[in-house]
Amino acid sequence: MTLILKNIAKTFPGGTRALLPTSLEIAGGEIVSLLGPSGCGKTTLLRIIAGLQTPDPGAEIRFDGEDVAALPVEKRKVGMVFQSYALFPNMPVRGNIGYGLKMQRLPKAEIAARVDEVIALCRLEAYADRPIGALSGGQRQRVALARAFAPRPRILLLDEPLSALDAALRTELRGELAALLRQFGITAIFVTHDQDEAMAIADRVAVMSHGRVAQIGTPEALYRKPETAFVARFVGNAMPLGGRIGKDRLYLPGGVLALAAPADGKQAFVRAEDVRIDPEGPLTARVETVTFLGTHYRIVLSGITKDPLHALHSGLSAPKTGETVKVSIAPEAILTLSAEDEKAA
Ligand SMILES: Nc1ncnc2c1ncn2[C@@H]1O[C@H](COP(=O)(O)OP(=O)(O)OP(=O)(O)O)[C@@H](O)[C@H]1O
Repeated sequence: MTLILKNIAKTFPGGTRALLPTSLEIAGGEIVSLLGPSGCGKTTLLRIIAGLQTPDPGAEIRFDGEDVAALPVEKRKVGMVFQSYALFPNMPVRGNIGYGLKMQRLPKAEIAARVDEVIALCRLEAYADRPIGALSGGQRQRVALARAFAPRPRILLLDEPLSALDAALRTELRGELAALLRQFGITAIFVTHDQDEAMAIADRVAVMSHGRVAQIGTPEALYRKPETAFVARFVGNAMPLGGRIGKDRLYLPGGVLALAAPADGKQAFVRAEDVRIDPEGPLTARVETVTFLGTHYRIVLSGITKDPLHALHSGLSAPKTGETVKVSIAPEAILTLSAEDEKAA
């Protein structure tokens, strides 16, 4: 199902503008993540798509061309998965999955057939007759997905679907969630504040800030070509370099860097993986701390710019705390972004 959103805004009584006029188009079968810090309006947008929240007048919400803005939640045929899952703990898996179908008064044989189908799809055969209370967090997540998918919704909406799980399990289940959604072949939107989760699961990520979509794009595009300082910081933790930009040079306390293109009046940012310890480098820094992380070292450097700069270093050995080192940053690794962006975001 294709989703078209036009001019979706929400002002709550009392005047909180949770969402500024927002437009988005999502292709059939596409998985889109709404990513942003707490309070940026992600959940409000998701709830408006579901029909759980009324947008300000003038909004257009189209499911495959059909305007559903005036339809109540039960008529929109959306499947929903919440962070708490809201499963019935004493009811077996099968009963939980079939619950919505029973409410729709589908014939018993059809309910059984559909429940069996999603149980197989979600690899829950071995647990079908167990009560929810006897399942692991990951198994519960699969039941919640199966239950949302069983009524054959037009779109799946997921609000922080992994946040009830501990950190290790969350990471493990990202891949599983991504694979299941693709296997369903369904259009899906999920809300998260975790950039790794958004990047790992979504085809495209909409980065939100203060009630607006700051940028939408593939994970690679957001990472490599952030359009605003906010996106650069939020996706991949870009660090501000400060200093003074003069045409195609960046003048820092620790030395001068070449820029790939003229960037007068802009701000420069860099990511830790692009800061290199390099005997030929034009910058001079002092090593403040070195942390060994297995695949690489995280080195905190002072003297290059006002704030300490982090470098990820993947050599067999690393410089020592207190040493003076030379550092380079490739011109194309320096992100130059409009200074106003950050204020706007
Ligand atoms: N029912 C409501 N009445 C008044 N203000 C609300 C209501 N619901 C949300 N808000 C406000 O709207 C803004 C956006 O909230 P929303 O829940 O969409 O953010 P979010 O990005 O999902 O945040 P979180 O990750 O913390 O859930 C916040 O400032 C919030 O306080």
